[in-house]
Amino acid sequence: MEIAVISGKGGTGKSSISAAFATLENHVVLADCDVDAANLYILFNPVVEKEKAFVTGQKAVIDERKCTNCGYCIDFCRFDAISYENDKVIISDTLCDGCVLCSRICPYDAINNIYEDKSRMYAGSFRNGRMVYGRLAPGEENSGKLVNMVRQEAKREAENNQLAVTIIDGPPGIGCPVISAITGVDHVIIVTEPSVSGLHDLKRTIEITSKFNLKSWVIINKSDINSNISELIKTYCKNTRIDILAELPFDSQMVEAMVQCKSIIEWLPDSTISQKLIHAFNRITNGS
Ligand SMILES: Nc1ncnc2c1ncn2[C@@H]1O[C@H](COP(=O)(O)OP(=O)(O)OP(=O)(O)O)[C@@H](O)[C@H]1O
Ligand code: SF4
Ligand code: SF4
Repeated sequence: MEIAVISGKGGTGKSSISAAFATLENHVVLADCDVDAANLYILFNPVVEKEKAFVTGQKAVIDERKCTNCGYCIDFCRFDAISYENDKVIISDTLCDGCVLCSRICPYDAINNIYEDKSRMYAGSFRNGRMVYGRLAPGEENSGKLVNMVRQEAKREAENNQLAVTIIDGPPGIGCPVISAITGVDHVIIVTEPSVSGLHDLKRTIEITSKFNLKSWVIINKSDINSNISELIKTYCKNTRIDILAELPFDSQMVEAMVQCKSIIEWLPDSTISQKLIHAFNRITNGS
């Protein structure tokens, strides 16, 4: 069973809730698909057994031995990645889109295209099973493909180790990486919070999961910080026939758990939030 935890809006508590679910059972696969800002490896400190490079696009690099600094290539770059710096022509790593045009037009054959391979996928063990995560290097692209790579590896881990449940910590937003994280999963849990942007992004996220016909649930985290918006969220969920899986109160112990590098289940198993999350998880996995 693959359970994806997503949020639309960032910072709603998606990773804290994924971590809690991942520590409820002793044998799970945890896939951190928030590859732009993976953080569960910091919490769980997994023992990495496998590291694989993720090759994204290409970047243009000037061969200084051949370049005459004529500046001819500058006007051709539609991404303004080529410029003069101290009378030398340089290419910005972060602005270059890898379109390879400059290497074709340089009269001195002074530009090479190199493949970007700084992003990584890691797999290994953590205290409650197996863990897979991806880290996209700064300025690199195609995070949706890296999410896909993490998911494929998580499926292999589940099969090889006969682990029945995979928890996917998805990326925020509603773009391509999110779609990669939720495609084909059995359940999607959308974590929201009662704020104007929380409600707005919840609506956009529900639109996506409905289009993909995915079984979706909503967790209202920090539900007591604004009772009016909490009510609006509940009404919206009712109208769109999405079940509210849990309403979790604001509790600074959630922050303290993270500071202690623990999930709330490990830190305070008897707390209201832990008990509600246990109940929510059972509802999904046992249908109870
Ligand atoms: N119920 C809660 N009460 C108080 N603080 C909370 C609660 N849930 C989460 N937090 C805190 O809110 C912050 C954001 O939580 P978290 O990192 O889990 O969110 P996220 O949605 O995964 O963020 P991102 O979009 O950056 O991945 C953390 O400091 C976390 O400890
Ligand atoms: S066109 Fe070629 S030689 Fe001229 S500045 Fe650009 S890279 Fe250098
Ligand atoms: S590869 Fe394309 S984007 Fe990159 S510097 Fe050359 S022309 Fe600009």
